[in-house]
Amino acid sequence: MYIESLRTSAQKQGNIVCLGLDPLPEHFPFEELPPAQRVIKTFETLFDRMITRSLYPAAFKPNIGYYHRLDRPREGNFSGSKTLAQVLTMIEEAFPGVPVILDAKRGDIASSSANYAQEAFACWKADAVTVAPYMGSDSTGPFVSWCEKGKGVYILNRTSNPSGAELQNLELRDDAGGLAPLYMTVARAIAESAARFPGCGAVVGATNPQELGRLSAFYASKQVPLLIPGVGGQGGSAGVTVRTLSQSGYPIDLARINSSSGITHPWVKQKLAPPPDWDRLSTDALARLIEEISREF
Ligand SMILES: O=c1ccn([C@@H]2O[C@H](COP(=O)(O)O)[C@@H](O)[C@H]2O)c(=O)[nH]1
Repeated sequence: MYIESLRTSAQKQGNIVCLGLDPLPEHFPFEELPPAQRVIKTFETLFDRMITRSLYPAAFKPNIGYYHRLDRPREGNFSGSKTLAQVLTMIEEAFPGVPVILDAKRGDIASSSANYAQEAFACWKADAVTVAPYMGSDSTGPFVSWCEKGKGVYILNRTSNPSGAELQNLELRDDAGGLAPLYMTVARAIAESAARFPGCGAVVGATNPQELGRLSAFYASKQVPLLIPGVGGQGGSAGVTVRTLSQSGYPIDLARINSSSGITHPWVKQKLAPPPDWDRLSTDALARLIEEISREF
């Protein structure tokens, strides 16, 4: 079951880091290679260095858009899709048993959602996928039912982006006549799905620690996996995130704290080209994140 694979991998690796793999080949080393090969060579080298330095994250999260944008299907070029396939195989071989979350943020009418679920689980063989909640339960249902087959589904709950509050924090009247933000209504729906389908989880950003605290307290006794993006590049703090989870009594081993660009290409934020020791920079950033999280773990 997905929940078990989260527990096992957290225990084995001793951390709850999720390494995001969102390639920007134009900012990657190996510039003599075509973009797709540059991605493969960069991640191959990174994985090698990670193993040499015993840096083992407890999940990986490729975002599908970064790969598909390298395809030129009308020209018969599927190099982005092939790259994603190869990266998934590389993870499986180098880090066996570590869950892979495909960040695809799907969600449609039921019959179309069923096809998108096939895309994530049957085509890409991902362990988990991200899904948007706003078309309702018949839209998330075809994904969530895959939890019975051992897959995981993370439903967007309170996202990390600056505009996330525009809709997600709209106040609704609750059953008791008080006001509560929409993300709490979504949280209740996620908890209901998780009670029937263990492996159904929530995406909650690290950029709003108070809201993360409220949600992790709500989920604390409900066995709802949390995927927490927004540390590093977006300004969230890994240390604050782990402390927030601990203080709310949330079972830490079910959480995954994601960092993508802050690990795989930290030089881009400073508008720099990849330096000659890019692999040391990347693995240092990963080592710091693992350290920061393990200290509080
Ligand atoms: O609320 C959300 C949901 C998903 N994401 C995704 O996570 C990574 C974050 O990348 P960084 O480079 O670490 O900022 C990216 O794939 C987003 O699409 C998110 O950031 N926030």
